[in-house]
Formats: sequence, C-alpha cells, structure tokens
Amino acid sequence: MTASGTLRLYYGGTFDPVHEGHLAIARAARDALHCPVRMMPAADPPHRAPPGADAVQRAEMLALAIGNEDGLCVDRRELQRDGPSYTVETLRGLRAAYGNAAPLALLIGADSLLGLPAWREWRALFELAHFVVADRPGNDLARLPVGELAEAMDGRWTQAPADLQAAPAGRAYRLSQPLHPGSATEVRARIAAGEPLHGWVADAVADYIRQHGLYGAPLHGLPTPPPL
Ligand SMILES: Nc1ncnc2c1ncn2[C@@H]1O[C@H](COP(=O)(O)OP(=O)(O)OP(=O)(O)O)[C@@H](O)[C@H]1O
Ligand SMILES: O=C(O)c1ccc[n+]([C@@H]2O[C@H](COP(=O)([O-])O)[C@@H](O)[C@H]2O)c1
Repeated sequence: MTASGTLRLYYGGTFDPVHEGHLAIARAARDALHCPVRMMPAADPPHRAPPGADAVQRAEMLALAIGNEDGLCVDRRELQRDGPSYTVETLRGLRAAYGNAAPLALLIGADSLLGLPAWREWRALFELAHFVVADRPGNDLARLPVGELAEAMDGRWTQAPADLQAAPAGRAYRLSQPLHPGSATEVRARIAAGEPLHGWVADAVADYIRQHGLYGAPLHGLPTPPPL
C-alpha cells in the first residue's frame, strides 16, 4: 500500500520511572526522523512484574520530564483500556484511528527488539508499524542471533528516514545515537540505597519521587524512620 501522511512515531515503555536514557533516545529519534515522539506509558506492561509506581504516576513523571520541550509529548491511550497493554492492540487502535495508509513507527531499545519473539502476535507487528531501534549498552544489534528474529528482520533494515515515510509499516531503522547507560532498575536501586538521582532523572522527576515516597524513597520533608 502507498503511504500517505506524515510519520507518527510512538515510544512505548513502562517508564518506572522515566530516566535520562529514555529522553536521550526520544530526542535522538525526533532529531533523526524530524517528527514528534509520542511517549506512551504502558498501563499494565506485559512480561514483567507490576511497576513500582502506578500508571497515572508514571504518566505524570513523563509529563514532568518532558516539560515544554518541542517534539516530545505524552500519549495516554494505553491508560484508557483494561488488561495487559499489548502493543499489537495499541497499533490496531492506531490503525483504526489513522487508517491503513498512515506511516506508523514504534521506537524501542535494542534489548526490546531482542525479546520481540515473546510479544503477543509479534509477527503481526511488522504489518502494523515500522520499528525504530535504539542501540543500548550490552545489546549488540550488529549480531542478531540467528533464528526467527533474524529471519523476520531480513530485508527490513534501512538507514534512510525517507523509507519510513514511503510505506505505512514493515521497515526497521537503526538509531545509532551515543549509547546511554540509563536504566530504571539502576534508578530504583539508587533510591533504595539513598543515592542522589541528579543526572539519572530530571530534577522535577526526582522531586515527584520524593513527594510521593515512590520506590521506597523517604517521604519529602519527613525524617527517615528507624530500621525495624
Ligand atoms: N538507556 C537506554 N538506551 C536505549 N534504550 C533504552 C534505554 N533505556 C530504556 N530503553 C528502551 O526504552 C523502552 C522502555 O524501557 P523501560 O521503560 O522498560 O526502561 P528500562 O530502563 O529498560 O526499565 P527496567 O530497568 O525497569 O527494565 C524499552 O524499549 C527499552 O529498551
Ligand atoms: O505486546 C507485548 O506482548 C509486549 C511485550 C513486552 C513489551 N511490550 C511493550 O514494549 C514496550 C517496552 O516494554 P518494557 O517492559 O521494556 O518497558 C512497552 O510499550 C510494552 O507495552 C509489549
């Protein structure tokens, strides 16, 4: 099918909490592809333990991290449905809203791509969207393991942003941004250890975490209770 309209790029994640690594790849994708990046928190992320912050809190932290920055926004559509936030359902909803000719893309990190065969109806995802894949430390995209994922990716890779505009779905673009070590696991561990968050999350996000006592952070303004 011929594509029509401008590329719509969605960046799904648990964002528990949003950190500087997330923002770095969102900005890199925005700047490389010249389109807004819609950061889309998963209400009930599949294939992982329940997040430490609820979906509304994670969306609020995203909004604080983004502030008024051009070309980044929060898309709350997955908060509006019940059940696990399967990406295939989200993309079908986007197709229903924007039509089969609209170029759609999903931004994911390299670790997510390597886990793609565990996603619900994963092969159908290539019919619904392009993938924009960001390099992530410890995940080498140049050496995809031989097997069903490598076969499914064969012939899809492009380094031409125009190819994502020329078709509604089915291509894969590698975002070779500078590697960023940010990880939500590391941020939560730093909070648990009482270490500073500056440089790991936006200051407004660090304030929100303290104000809401998230991830075991002592509530803002209250003394730390003695150990039991
Ligand atoms: N530093 C990073 N570089 C590249 N991609 C990243 C980075 N951090 C997260 N991502 C990608 O962003 C998406 C959402 O990530 P997620 O919200 O699960 O954060 P995370 O840091 O991986 O979290 P956790 O440590 O809790 O697993 C995933 O596709 C992930 O691969
Ligand atoms: O649809 C699935 O089966 C599926 C399985 C794992 C992850 N995802 C999506 O991938 C995105 C990143 O997930 P995560 O767990 O790394 O934050 C997020 O939007 C999830 O909803 C989706």
